[in-house]
Amino acid sequence: MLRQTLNRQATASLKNALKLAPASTKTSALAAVAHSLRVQTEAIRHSSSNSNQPKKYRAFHTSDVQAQAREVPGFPILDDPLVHNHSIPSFMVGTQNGFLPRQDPLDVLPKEYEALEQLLQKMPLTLKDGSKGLLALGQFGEACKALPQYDLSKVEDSELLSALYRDYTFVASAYLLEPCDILYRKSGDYGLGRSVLPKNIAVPLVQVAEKIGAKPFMEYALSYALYNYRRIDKSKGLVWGNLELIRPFSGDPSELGFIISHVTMVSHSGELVKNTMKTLEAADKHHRPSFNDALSKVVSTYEKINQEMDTMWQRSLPQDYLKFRTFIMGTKNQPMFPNGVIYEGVSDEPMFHRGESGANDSMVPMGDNLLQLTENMPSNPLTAVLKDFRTYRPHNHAEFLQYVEDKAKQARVREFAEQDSNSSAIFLAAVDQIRNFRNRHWSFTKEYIIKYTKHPVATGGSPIVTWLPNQLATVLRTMQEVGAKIDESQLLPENKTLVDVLTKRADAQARVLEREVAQLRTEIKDQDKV
Ligand code: HEM
Repeated sequence: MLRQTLNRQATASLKNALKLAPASTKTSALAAVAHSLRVQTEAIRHSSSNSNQPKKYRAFHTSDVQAQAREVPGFPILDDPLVHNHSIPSFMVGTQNGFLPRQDPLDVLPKEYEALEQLLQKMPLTLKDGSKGLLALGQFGEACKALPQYDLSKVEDSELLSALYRDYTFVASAYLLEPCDILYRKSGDYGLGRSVLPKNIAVPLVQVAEKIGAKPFMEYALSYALYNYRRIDKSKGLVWGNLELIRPFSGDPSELGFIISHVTMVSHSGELVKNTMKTLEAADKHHRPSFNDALSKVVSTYEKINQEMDTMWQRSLPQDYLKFRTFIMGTKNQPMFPNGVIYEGVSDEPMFHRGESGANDSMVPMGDNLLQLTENMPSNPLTAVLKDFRTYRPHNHAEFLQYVEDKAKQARVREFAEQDSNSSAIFLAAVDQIRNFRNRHWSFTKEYIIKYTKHPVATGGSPIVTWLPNQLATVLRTMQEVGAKIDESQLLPENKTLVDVLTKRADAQARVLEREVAQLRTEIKDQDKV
């Protein structure tokens, strides 16, 4: 019965998707839609065949489109984001939208959900007019009691589902973490969060999460960062100055700067996706000139992204970060939720979820996979956390990352680069961009967090001192390994200088990092707890 319903839903979904696609839609876009739905089918089949396993929430809502889906070479990505299509998931990887949603996020809920919209409008610590909102007054939990329990079982519009998911995750996090924020503002301690999510929040949240195939907790892409921006001037781009937040927790300008900096960085991800695909294809075909060209473009795109990241220092001030961070904490490996959270009306078993974190962005994981850094990570519990983070993202992103990982292994991207000294230099430059990102990021963590608190874990539940260096150290080690194999006599003059500068810097940074981590471990407890 369930299978039949799902079949009907999925067939309708695909038909709708194809019907709504403009006549000019490229076959790759249609193939991407079909592919995504087909993968969802497989996941549903798998989950229903394991029916003995307790299920907290279902993974997907569409089903059997096997017959309609065509085999396509590689991983189909959208060339056309199909902005008018409201049947397929909001997040699908594309060469234009990259890892951003296919259409700008829905910013105001329809009238039917007025009570939810109003609650969220009144929620932030500081409201738009400068007055105190419900969270500042410590009245948010009480105000949630008046929220009706909406039935979302009939909602199918993907844009509305995404907005509802974002909004319920905001309500849930504000509700669970309100006591921690109050205590933190008074004493610098987080204390304990609320351990039961009431059913008028829990039930619709789980309904909508199931429908979009997400975990029922705030996520980086699906809610806090990448589904939370509004263009001020619709005709202008996704650039700083033209973007505002849909849902703030604090209303502080630094919160805006923090979130929007992620969006402006990810606005370059379409180019990154395109050149990643070209690099994989060139390695597969052993076509050296195309490989060098595509990988060089990967490097220059990461350069733009890293430059954008560097503006964080001005847009979001280090001394402000902890004022709004409390609300993005998770319930997994987080002292405020030692027993997880019970979702009333859903399950008597407590749930544990990682909090919102940039670790769920897909740009760096894509680079890790393309450059085969993921497989060079040490086999330890910290790397297991990295892999766990990769499950906290839109399905299509997760599938794409898996594709890039598998394809890079199969095409032996690193080995192909290392067969030629100048390709190797470009490969080194690409790894150096990942180093640049992770190194700045480690500086952010020291300057925005560690300087102000001894709290042992980050929002995503990773140990604050040891986790980021686990990956940064791998990147530095990889650079040392790749650099050591390069035959300098074969290098073009410009590459000679490049390789020299990059390898020496990697050596020096590896030494500094080791010293820093050893020192910080003595200052902050529980750094081996994951
Ligand atoms: C003030 C700025 C930032 C701070 C303080 C910060 C802090 C952190 C922390 C503490 C983690 C550890 C994971 C966890 O949450 O448990 C993390 C992970 C991560 N964040 Fe950020 N973050 C910042 C900005 C950004 C930006 C702008 C991006 C861009 C997309 C980003 C992307 C990432 C990535 C990719 C990871 C995983 C790192 C890895 O794989 O080694 N972060 N962040």
